[in-house]
Amino acid sequence: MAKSRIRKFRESFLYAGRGLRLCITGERNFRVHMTAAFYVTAAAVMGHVTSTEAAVLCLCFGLTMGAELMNTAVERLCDKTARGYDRMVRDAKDIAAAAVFVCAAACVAVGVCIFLMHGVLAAALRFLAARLWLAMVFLVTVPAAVWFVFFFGRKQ
Ligand SMILES: Nc1ncnc2c1ncn2[C@@H]1O[C@H](COP(=O)(O)OP(=O)(O)OP(=O)(O)O)[C@@H](O)[C@H]1O
Repeated sequence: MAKSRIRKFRESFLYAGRGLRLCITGERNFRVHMTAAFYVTAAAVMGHVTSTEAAVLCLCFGLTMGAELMNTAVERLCDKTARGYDRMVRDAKDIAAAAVFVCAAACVAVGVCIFLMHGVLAAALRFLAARLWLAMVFLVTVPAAVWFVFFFGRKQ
């Protein structure tokens, strides 16, 4: 009994992992969020954000990626049920997309507060300017990031 409950608990993580993998390989917008999170995290570390700022950034990443996952789930359900053009499907998809947009806009506002108004971006740029080799490493990651966003995973 206890064993099967533990197994069920473990399985729920496996299913969630599968959903995450589906989005990483099948949804370009999700990979955009992941790439943005990578560069924002790097800038935050180099700009020495406070622990509160780091926590807010983590919330932002979770919010946008969670919204994108929900948006994808809505899209797939709609595509499964719709037979041709359907006004309700259009509305559902547009509203789900709006949810992602609202979350992303809130994250941009948070980014402006932390990186511009609190000077974290300037500190990160100073950090990089003092370590040109690291700046070069970041430049090298840009083509890899572009490939990841546009060409990784299943064809869309
Ligand atoms: N069956 C449908 N009936 C009516 N409108 C639809 C239908 N399918 C899609 N649309 C409209 O087309 C838009 C784009 O839908 P689509 O499924 O291509 O999403 P998408 O561009 O792949 O979204 P995302 O970039 O978030 O993955 C929807 O927001 C909706 O307005």
